[in-house]
Amino acid sequence: MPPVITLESPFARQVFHERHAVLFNRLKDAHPYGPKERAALDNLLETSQNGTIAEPEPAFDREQWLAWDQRHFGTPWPKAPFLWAESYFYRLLLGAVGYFETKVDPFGPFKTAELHTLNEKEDYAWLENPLDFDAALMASLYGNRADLGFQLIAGNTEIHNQLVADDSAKVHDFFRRRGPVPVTFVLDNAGRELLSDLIFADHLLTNDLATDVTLHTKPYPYYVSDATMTDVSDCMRRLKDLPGGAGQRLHAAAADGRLRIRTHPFHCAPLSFHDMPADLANELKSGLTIFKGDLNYRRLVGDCYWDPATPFRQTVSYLPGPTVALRILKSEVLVGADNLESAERTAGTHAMIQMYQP
Ligand SMILES: O=P(O)(O)OC[C@H]1O[C@](O)(CO)[C@@H](O)[C@@H]1O
Repeated sequence: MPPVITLESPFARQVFHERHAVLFNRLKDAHPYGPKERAALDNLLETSQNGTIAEPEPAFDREQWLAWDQRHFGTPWPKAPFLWAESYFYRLLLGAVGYFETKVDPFGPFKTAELHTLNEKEDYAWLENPLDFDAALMASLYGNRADLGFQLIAGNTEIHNQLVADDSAKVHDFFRRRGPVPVTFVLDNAGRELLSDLIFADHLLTNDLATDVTLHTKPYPYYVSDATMTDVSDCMRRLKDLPGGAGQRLHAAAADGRLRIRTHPFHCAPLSFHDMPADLANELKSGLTIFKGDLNYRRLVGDCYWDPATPFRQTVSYLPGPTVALRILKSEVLVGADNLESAERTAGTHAMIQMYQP
């Protein structure tokens, strides 16, 4: 593996020093946190910028995190791998606000606001006519722009995303030749992104390209807007308000077992999918698995300074079955594409569709 991206990278440093500070102010505005939670958040912000990585507090997942340690506990935060550190940061954030006792999603108000500010008639008029395969695939890809964590810095600026790798024809061809097959989505963000993933899932089911669809969520709130099971329920309800009938069809698919929702503790692990346990790998080996978003991409190929010319298949050949990555670039890792400057890799202005078939 090439050198791992660490918190010494200027981009990762900006995430820890600027984005996290903005996020914590929003959390404090959105919730009636008392002195204990506020002090814990302040302490986490300060320590994660300059301090030493401490073991997690006694909690249901302490043993799990000790197993995922990889000898980072007791070392300085600024030297830690970006992926490991950012994942542990979000786990500590949940502890700081008492999530494991209250089960109140700290990011819930942002997710709810997003779902309720979208306008079903204006924003989703494109659903009034049936979608073709490419439109449904692209909706799922570009849904990844709608990431609340990313918007903390990028704002809501209109961005034109340029495809730097485009295996969409291969994906379409796979379905034409092999469909209908079981399809698994390893989801990324709730809200608009999840709505467009559900629209793609509905397209696959109604056009006999998928026998069934399984949605893998995060087991708990993570990376600001990552989808949990609760978010899937909320989005499924919201989808029923949108034109086109996907919400009603997916509800029926859930009722007859063609749409399933699953989670796995490893979806919150600070490690790449190279280390995924056998039971999860087993779930991803039949049909086609679609990994959504930037974080899943970092975990898929390894959060390293790859030579961008490295073929995608070389980085994911450990995977048990056909796989597609749909990603808006929001971090530095890049394979299977022409080189891009660091700023271009992190601005959310470029996108990729990559496919691997063993
Ligand atoms: O929601 P996505 O597409 O996974 O993007 C999350 C990305 O945002 C960041 O947290 C900050 O850019 C990245 O580290 C992470 O990969």
